[in-house]
Amino acid sequence: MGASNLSFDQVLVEMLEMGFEYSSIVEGIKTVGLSIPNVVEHILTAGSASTTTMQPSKFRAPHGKALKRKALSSTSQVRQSSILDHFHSNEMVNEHDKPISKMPDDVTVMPGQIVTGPMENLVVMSDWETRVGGLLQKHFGILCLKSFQKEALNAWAAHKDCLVLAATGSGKSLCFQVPALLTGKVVVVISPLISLMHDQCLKLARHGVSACFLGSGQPDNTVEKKAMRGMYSIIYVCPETVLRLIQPLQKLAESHGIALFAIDEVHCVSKWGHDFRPDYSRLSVLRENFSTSKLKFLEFDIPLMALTATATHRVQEDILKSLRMSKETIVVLTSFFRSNLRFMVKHSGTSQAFYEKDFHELIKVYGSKLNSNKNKKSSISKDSDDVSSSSGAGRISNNDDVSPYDVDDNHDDYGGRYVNVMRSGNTDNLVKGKELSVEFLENDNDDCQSVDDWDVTCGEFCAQSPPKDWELSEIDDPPKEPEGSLKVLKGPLEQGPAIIYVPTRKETLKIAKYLCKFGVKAAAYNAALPKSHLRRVHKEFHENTIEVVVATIAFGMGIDKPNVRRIIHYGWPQSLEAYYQEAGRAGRDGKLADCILFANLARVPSLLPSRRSEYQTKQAYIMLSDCFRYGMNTSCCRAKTLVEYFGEEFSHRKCLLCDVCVDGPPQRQNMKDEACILLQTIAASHACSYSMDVAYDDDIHFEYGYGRHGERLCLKNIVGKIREQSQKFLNTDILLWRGLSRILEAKGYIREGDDKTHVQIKFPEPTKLGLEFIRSMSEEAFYVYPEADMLLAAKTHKPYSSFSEWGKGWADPEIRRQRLERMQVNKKPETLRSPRKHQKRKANKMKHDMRTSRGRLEAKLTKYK
Ligand SMILES: Nc1ncnc2c1ncn2[C@@H]1O[C@H](COP(=O)(O)OP(=O)(O)OP(=O)(O)O)[C@@H](O)[C@H]1O
Ligand SMILES: [Mg+2]
Repeated sequence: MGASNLSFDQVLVEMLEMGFEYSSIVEGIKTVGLSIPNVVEHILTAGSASTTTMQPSKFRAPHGKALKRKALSSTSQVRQSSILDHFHSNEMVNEHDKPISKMPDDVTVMPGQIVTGPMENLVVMSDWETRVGGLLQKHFGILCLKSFQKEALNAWAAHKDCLVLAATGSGKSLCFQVPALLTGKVVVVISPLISLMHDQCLKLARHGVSACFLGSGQPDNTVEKKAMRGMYSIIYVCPETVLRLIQPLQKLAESHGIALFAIDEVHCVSKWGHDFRPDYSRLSVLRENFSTSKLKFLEFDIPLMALTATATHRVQEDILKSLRMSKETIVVLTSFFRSNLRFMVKHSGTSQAFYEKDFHELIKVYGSKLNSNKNKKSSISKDSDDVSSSSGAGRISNNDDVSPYDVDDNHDDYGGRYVNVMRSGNTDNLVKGKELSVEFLENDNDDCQSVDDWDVTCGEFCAQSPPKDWELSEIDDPPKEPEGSLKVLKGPLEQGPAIIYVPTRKETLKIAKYLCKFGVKAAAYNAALPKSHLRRVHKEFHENTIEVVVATIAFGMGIDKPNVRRIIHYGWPQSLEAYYQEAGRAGRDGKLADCILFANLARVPSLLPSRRSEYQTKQAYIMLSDCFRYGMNTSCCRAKTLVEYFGEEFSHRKCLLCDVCVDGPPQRQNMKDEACILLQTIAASHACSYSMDVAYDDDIHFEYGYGRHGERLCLKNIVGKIREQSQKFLNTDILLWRGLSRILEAKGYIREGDDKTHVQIKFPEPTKLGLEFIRSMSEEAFYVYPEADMLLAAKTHKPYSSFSEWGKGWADPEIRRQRLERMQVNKKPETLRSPRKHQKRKANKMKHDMRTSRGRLEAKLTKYK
């Protein structure tokens, strides 16, 4: 990708996949020619007055060659960082295989110690705690270990496997870095992304620890060979590569000694987790190949240490099983609670029409410097069309985007474009007839990341001498893990960058472009953008040149930048695991940070398209539905909901920071009449109406749960019946009933009657408890906290009657014919349509066709030449 001899069509195809708009691409090609990096550069920097130019000049391609790229403009002469820059800045390892790692000065050999491996790698296990203090201060400027870190290291020192479950930003990395310092042996860390490995190696080198990373692309034999000869204290490696390197690693264990295998972000092992990587599930080879039964020179199995911040009980069990960790594995579990994160949920249509309203604050914070600058005026006016078209709620009706209040029954939060994709069993056996649209749709979201997220396959980092006198303030001690009373942090937020997470690639570009117009130093990040661009965004984000990164999930795991002050999710995340993982990028310095979820609370979110087995689809629905319930909740502390999701008992009643804690829950309402009529109608909708005289087993499913016409009644139909029956509820909104049905479901009065899992209960059926509730209806009130959609229904009262009138009559053939005729008449002729929209539709169609058949692509594209 990106070679200068690409054709117009090829550039177009690649860039449509990245999420760029057709018109921008064509304009870019006209201006800078047929070079993808240049066109990307052109589009990303057009209209932005920020200094965040993406100017690739030299990078190491996956095949290891350095490619020269044509400079674009005279204004952007800054040479792009390449992996080589880091080598130079870190005193490049020389070619003569001079060992970098040596026995740390601090290691002394005591009589009676446990000794493993060759003599030069003597290990003192018994006194590690006394020696670690000096090492921590020398290398990291850290005063002491946290208690969970000590527990993990104790497990390692006792040669035990260990599963570390600790909050994001709590310092899990230190648990596997310290053994290398203590022993002088090598630590092998399995990590899911190049970007993550790179960041950690760079940090280690600055802290005086030599490290390298090996990705999955074409191996660079030099680094790999050096690594297998024990030249680096810590080897970061992706799961694919570790599987390939079993034999060399066995030799390394014999010659130099391997202190530990650490599996970072270990939730990737589990299919029930949010970020499953098939290669992670094959890591049981580590236990099989590095045990005393296999390697006679070992005195004990090389310990495994698995670490994550986001694993439910189920995922934890799966990890232990999949990795075949020992039966004596020590599980180190600390609180997942992050007491400095301020969680909030806000209602928004999350489309272009709402940018102005939703990003107003953000622009005030990050765009302010430029707003007072002359440049701003010109950069905004240049694209004034776009800016004015993205106005607030007042313009909703003129916009293609949905109203935040639109309620549809497709349960689709993503503009009706996505379908739920299912593969049953065999992954090649895609549900017929859906393949084409699935592939098309999949291309706009980063559902599963590849380890090779950058344009480098490996890197080596030589230890620099760590600063002599660490200013201990440089690395602040994080706030103490909460014990007893909770120290509440108060706003306003300090300065620091932000990350905006969006579901689709297109949105990364749209929002970044929008923010740039207002002088915000923003950049887009999604897996389809050129890898050199992604590396550069990382670098500039860490250097504080970029203030806002607008990203898909591709910019998530492990990012350790202390001062991130805002994490914004713009659209529903797919799971609470993913949400908490991404939110965990905020406030890693222990200071107050905001985690805001903007979501359309009037819509039920749908799964982003991805290849899933039937069972995985069900799991994915459950996870999405937990996320949906988190957003709809108005009465329970958000931090409590989140940590309890991970199976932790929340030791505080409230976090005292989140919107629910600060604003308080809404007023409770007596919904007895609503609950009764809903339950009665649900019960009555089952052909065999309930009878309390009949023994009623909660496990019985209503096989007779169908309406009069043999059709199962969905919630919408049930609400229709309520409206017909009761004048009082004639004008009630479906949102009210949706919310109430979730409340009744949570109380165990109704349950989903359909086989499929739904995010929102769809085919409700009564439970025994529900039937008892109806029977025992007394004068007693039924007070509930209205959920977010119920509040929305009350606030934006939309009379139902207009819809009901429209709905009536469709069954009558004559009325139907007349209406269809009217619709035809009202339909604008093709030529009268907006040329811009027409062009957009055409481009979308073309994009679809391109996915469906590469052959047809050529034909389509010639039209644009
Ligand atoms: N004992 C300690 N005292 C003070 N700071 C620490 C300590 N241990 C680690 N840190 C700091 O905490 C920060 C976060 O560490 P790290 O990246 O290891 O977090 P993590 O638990 O792996 O988070 P994530 O789950 O998001 O990957 C680092 O910048 C590190 O310097
Ligand atoms: Mg980490």
